[in-house]
Amino acid sequence: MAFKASADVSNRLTSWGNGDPCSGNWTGVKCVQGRIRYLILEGLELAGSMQALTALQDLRIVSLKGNSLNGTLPDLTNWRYLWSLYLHHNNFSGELPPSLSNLVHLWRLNLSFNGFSGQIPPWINSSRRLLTLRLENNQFSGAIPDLRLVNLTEFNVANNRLSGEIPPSLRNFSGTAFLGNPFLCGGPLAACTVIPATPAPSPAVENIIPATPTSRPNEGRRTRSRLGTGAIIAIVVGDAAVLALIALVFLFFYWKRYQHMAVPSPKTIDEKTDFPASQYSAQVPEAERSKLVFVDSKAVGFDLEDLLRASAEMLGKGSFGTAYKAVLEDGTIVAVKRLKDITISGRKEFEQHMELIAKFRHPNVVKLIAYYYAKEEKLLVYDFMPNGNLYTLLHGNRGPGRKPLDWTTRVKIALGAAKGLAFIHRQPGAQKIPHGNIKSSNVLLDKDGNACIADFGLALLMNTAAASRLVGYRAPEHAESKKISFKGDVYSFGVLLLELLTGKAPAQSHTTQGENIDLPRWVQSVVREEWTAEVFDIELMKYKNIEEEMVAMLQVGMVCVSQSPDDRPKMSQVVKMIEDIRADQSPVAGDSTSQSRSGSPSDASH
Ligand SMILES: Nc1ncnc2c1ncn2[C@@H]1O[C@H](COP(=O)(O)OP(=O)(O)OP(=O)(O)O)[C@@H](O)[C@H]1O
Repeated sequence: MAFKASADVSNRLTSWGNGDPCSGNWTGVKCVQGRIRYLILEGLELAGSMQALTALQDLRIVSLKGNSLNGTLPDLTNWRYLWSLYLHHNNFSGELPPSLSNLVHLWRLNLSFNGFSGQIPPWINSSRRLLTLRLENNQFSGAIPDLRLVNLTEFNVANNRLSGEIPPSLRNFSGTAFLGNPFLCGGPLAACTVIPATPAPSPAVENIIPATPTSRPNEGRRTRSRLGTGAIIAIVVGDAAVLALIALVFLFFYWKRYQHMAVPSPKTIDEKTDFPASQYSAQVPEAERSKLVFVDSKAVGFDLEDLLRASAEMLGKGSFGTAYKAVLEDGTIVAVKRLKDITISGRKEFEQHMELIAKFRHPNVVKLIAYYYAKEEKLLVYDFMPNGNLYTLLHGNRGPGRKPLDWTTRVKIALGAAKGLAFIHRQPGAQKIPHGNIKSSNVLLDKDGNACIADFGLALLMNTAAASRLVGYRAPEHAESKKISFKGDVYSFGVLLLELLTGKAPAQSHTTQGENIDLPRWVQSVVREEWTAEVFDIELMKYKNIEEEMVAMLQVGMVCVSQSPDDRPKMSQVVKMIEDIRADQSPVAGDSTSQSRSGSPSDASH
């Protein structure tokens, strides 16, 4: 009420004062458990000081943007739990108060378009979670400190009075982040030139000047030369014609042969579970049958015949063909993927590709054990993941009798999947391959409930029709193509995080189940309009004290689905962010433990 009395010059806060601020009736005030958490007072013509607001001690998000508040920033020590502070487009002035360094949980700080002055303080580094730091259009002067903020993805200090060399930690940001500071140099701007010392107030800074005043935004980005589209089409059409001819000849040959030798597998489970055994043994010439190539030397305990004799169960049909669970006679269980419609047709190319994929060994990546190549049949043999996939865990059987996926398990899955993908992205040089097909049905759980990334390396074999099935996870820049990229993977991973948090499945043209929504857009709209926990999966509401972690995870998901690829973090940063959310990974009140997921039912209590 003190703030209203001093700042509400245009009478926009008339709802304030009627009973309890947490009643839901006070403009811009949202509470959690009876404490004011969110204060969203944007564009309300508020003026004067914000001092009175600093008495509130449980704030998480404060947005006062687009007002006429002025004066220096008050002591913000009480806002130590704050996640986001938006004060842009006001009339604040003066230096940043040291109390800002207490905001160690801060994710986003936007002070742009004010009249702040003085140096950008180096203690901004104490807000080490910062994703956003917007200081543009102020009057900051002096050198930019060496900011060591590993998560920083949105940064702007344009149009200030900054000078000196851009520190190495910030040189990856584009030139537009630094424009309008005539004495700033290095990194994406013009190179610095050291001139002889003059009696300037701060020689270390003043003596370094830009060689030329022009900036070179985005320098350093390279485009790779590729085959022209025409050439690719010509190659594909030519190959397809030859293949079609060969296929016709073989089809005729095998059809005749099939009539004489249908070899039923003694243990094939039923008609629906047509694991390669029957068709496959009929199609593959004797000479080729033994050529199961093992890429995992430890697994060489069976051969193609064993696989054909295995009892089999269809797991599902995906973009690349059908997956089966195969139980060999010695009890070994493997997953077999029978590929169809793939773009690689040559044996050599296929083998090289598989050998490359096989090198990617990590506890959070599903292990390729072996592959089989014949003209008419391509099989991939993987470690079998007994605890299903994330899609089914999240969306399967939402009705009565469903075992809820508790928060600790969700965090564990998010972290495991992030680590697997970060490993894939970390590979050096020629081995660098994006995943290209990150989605919840490709996150599988091993016997200990660890998340493993499946289908790595297969996106490169995918034809355009298959690619179009990934629509809900596809980054906007790849919406119309089957192109894949590392930043595209980060976007898909962000959608997966939003899926984990909301319990909603993103749009997928091949599924008729559930709602077909653009998940990032939906989350954006709810979060913008409500600033509340309404976005989260109803199943998560029963767990106590996890709201902060959920919001922190939401922030990670949101930054991953940034429209611009440059604003998305690297997967290694995403791993770090998720680790920061829950350092100890211990169960929270009401959680079932991760072990009990595969055993006893959840003991989640309300
Ligand atoms: N290694 C594995 N262990 C256990 N189950 C698996 C394994 N690989 C795939 N599956 C299961 O088989 C089913 C089909 O998987 P598949 O990867 O072929 O299709 P998808 O994931 O639905 O789509 P896409 O092919 O586009 O990735 C899924 O239910 C998946 O969980």
